[in-house]
Amino acid sequence: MILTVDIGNTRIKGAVFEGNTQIDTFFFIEKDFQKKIKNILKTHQKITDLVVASVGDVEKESFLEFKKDVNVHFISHEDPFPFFNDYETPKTLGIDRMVLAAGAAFQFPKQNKLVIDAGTCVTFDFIDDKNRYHGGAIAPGLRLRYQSLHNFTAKLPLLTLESPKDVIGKSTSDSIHSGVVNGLVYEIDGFIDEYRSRYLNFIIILTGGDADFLAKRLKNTIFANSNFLLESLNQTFQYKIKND
Ligand SMILES: Nc1ncnc2c1ncn2[C@@H]1O[C@H](COP(=O)(O)OP(=O)(O)OP(=O)(O)O)[C@@H](O)[C@H]1O
Ligand SMILES: CC(C)(CO)[C@@H](O)C(=O)NCCC(=O)O
Ligand SMILES: [K+]
Repeated sequence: MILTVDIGNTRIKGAVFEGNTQIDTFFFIEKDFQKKIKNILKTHQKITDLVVASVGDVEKESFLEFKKDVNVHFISHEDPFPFFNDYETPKTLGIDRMVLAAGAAFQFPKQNKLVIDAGTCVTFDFIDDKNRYHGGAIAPGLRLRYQSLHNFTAKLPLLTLESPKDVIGKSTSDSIHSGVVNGLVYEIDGFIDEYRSRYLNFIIILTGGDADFLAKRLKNTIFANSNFLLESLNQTFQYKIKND
């Protein structure tokens, strides 16, 4: 069994896999992640490998203590990936984006793919039907938009995510919810339309903490899979074992 761990900018997510079957999932914050991982390893004694992909700033050293119980692997740019990387700065491409692109290539090898990850940041990644990774976009995520409006102005309150009542906000809070939520929804639909004008067909994968919330609001019909990164991490690790 394998424990995959995704260290994002806000949250840490984990999943236990037996082959390709996900048998357990976890969310935790940085503060108590060592205790949480220890508990997971205790609950699932058959875990042999701990596979980590990190864009956050948890230190590698904090995983040392697990080495006596399991093999610890950090997915990095040096690992084998199932796509050709056409990014001009491949070394600065986020590991999460590489793992997402890998998952898309594993699941849909013969199709064009657009991966949208709506987390702390919203990232777009395009991988074509020959499994060439082109690049995409990085934009602020929902929570970050609420925070920026508050942090960089004198008068705007810090609001938590809420569905806007209408496009036309009739109060300060309604205007903020409309600007943040409708703004991101139009933005994602706009990106998809632009990709559509360039590529006849492509699969869209929507993932990340805000995927479900956004999916039902998009004009484009997209099936959200909030576990896509963890599934892809499991597949990336299997691929690494086969190719190392
Ligand atoms: N408990 C929570 N804490 C923070 N954000 C949450 C929580 N639950 C849901 N969310 C939503 O999830 C989004 C963050 O997504 P996610 O958890 O995928 O981000 P992340 O951990 O930073 O990962 P990444 O860095 O890969 O984007 C936020 O915009 C927020 O609206
Ligand atoms: C964009 C984020 C923050 C999204 O998690 C991450 O993928 C990252 O730190 N990327 C590095 C820059 C790049 O991908 O080009
Ligand atoms: K993200």
